Amino acid sequence: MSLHAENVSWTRGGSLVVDGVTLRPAPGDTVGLLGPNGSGKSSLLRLMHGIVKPSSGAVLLDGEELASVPRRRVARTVAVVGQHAETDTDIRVEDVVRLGRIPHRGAWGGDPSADAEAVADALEHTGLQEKADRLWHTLSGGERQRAQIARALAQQPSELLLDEPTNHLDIRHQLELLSLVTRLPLTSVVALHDLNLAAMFCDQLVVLQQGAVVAGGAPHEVLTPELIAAVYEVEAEVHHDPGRGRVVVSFEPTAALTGARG
Ligand SMILES: Nc1ncnc2c1ncn2[C@@H]1O[C@H](COP(=O)(O)OP(=O)(O)OP(=O)(O)O)[C@@H](O)[C@H]1O
Repeated sequence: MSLHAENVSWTRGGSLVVDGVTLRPAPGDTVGLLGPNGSGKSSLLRLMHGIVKPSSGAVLLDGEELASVPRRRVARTVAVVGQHAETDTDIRVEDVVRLGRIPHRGAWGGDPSADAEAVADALEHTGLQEKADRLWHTLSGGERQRAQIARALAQQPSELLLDEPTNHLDIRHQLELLSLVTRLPLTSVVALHDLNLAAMFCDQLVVLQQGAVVAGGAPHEVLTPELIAAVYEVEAEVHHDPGRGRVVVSFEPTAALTGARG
């Protein structure tokens, strides 16, 4: 299975939100989508899920234009974890996770044992077994986020799109969640703000600025002080940690950012 964006652009309110982006994740890779607020990460993920249609270019699922693929097939193949894990109805965690099985139901219902197994596996992978009976409104922000990940896993997709999946999680759960995503036999595209998490867990990085790709490649190729200064307008030091085989980024608040007078 493959989910590719081919020279995709998306215009909204007269401005180019996504500008000619090509993204072809290799099967099994975790691709980090970086870029400052408003650079188009969520919009690109929405295009890749087919929630919005490109103004030009195409998103291809196994070479077929996404818009012409039946939604049920898209839903069996592509799972999404959005930024805002909210639901109005107060349902149990296990029922939230079971929603991931809907695309697998045929006209005569699903396979109850396959459904039960997928739900149990998803709860276990996300460490939510003990909370399976809890009501949604009683969950913390991080637990809700993990429940959304569990729902996506229960879907048993081959492609996973995640929009800042760690934004409500404490550091342990951030590390656990991204380790899980990278371990799964899935192709994942994950929008992230934390450059060190991106360096730690992603095989490839793509950096967006004003909707366009300004850098792409392995983390050590992409995360340079020059790129970080150009895109995020901050000073950063980038150290190569040969022991861990990755780069580590550190920041200093500069006078220009803090408003301090020299
Ligand atoms: N439906 C829409 N209508 C008009 N403008 C939009 C729409 N969706 C997104 N935009 C604009 O497109 C730009 C990119 O937004 P997007 O949410 O994709 O960025 P992002 O990189 O995910 O940002 P963040 O890091 O803050 O989540 C923003 O300026 C946003 O206001």
